Amino acid sequence: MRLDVVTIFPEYLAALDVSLVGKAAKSGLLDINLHDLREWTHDRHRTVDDTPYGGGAGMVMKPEPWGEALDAIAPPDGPTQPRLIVPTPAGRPFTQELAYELAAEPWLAFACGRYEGIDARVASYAGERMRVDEVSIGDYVLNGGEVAVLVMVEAIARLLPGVIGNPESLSEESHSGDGLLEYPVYTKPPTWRGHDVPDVLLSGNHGLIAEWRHEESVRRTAERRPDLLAAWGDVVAGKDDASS
Ligand SMILES: CN1CCC[C@H](Cn2ccc3ccc(-c4n[nH]c(N)c4C#N)cc32)C1
Repeated sequence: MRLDVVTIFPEYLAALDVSLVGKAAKSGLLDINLHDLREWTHDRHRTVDDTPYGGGAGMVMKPEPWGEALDAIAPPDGPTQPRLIVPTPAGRPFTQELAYELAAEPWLAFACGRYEGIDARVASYAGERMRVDEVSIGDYVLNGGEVAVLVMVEAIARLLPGVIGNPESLSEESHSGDGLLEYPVYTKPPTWRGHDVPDVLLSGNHGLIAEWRHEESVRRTAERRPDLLAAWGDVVAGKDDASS
């Protein structure tokens, strides 16, 4: 998978060189290209923003540098185009389902906005030749798109074959597989500062262990994410999409 990230803070994305994503890049599973938007400015101050039409607080990112950046990264006459992901608090929710969908793409480009956002015409222009998704990583406001790109790239990259050591773990984790939150995990020592590992986990009885883990997943989901439990109940009761 090819990944292109355009930002005015390329150093923010240095974390992509670390850990699993970094290893995936070094192994060739990921081809990560960081681009400084200011490469496509032509004034002495390397200006990327201007005042908003219609008034209002803050500044808006100018369309010209973005248009030149997209044309340089994904030439309009090129054989293929990327899927462009634009982080924004006004976007569709980034979910595990969307992460799996994006992990199947051969080429993703991420546009990191700053200030009050990117001139809306940039997404319209890009949409003339590539799929554009405006996506939000959660219901809170950040100062720019870089953190969101780090979140999305990690969530996507770990789904790629060969990136994580044990692909089986993907099916048991929260927001995947059965739709429940994952059960609590423990390791040695069996007793630590007066806190013991649940006896069932030391029993060696795999049937009881599986039952306990499922019960813990249901308990946690009911406590923390009752919305997921309702959806899970519908699926278990066979009321999922197939029947609707
Ligand atoms: C006060 N204004 C309001 C509009 C956004 C301004 C900052 N900003 C500029 C570009 C940009 C990109 C993403 C996000 C963002 N915030 N929260 C999320 N879940 C995001 C995601 N994905 C935020 C951003 C701040």
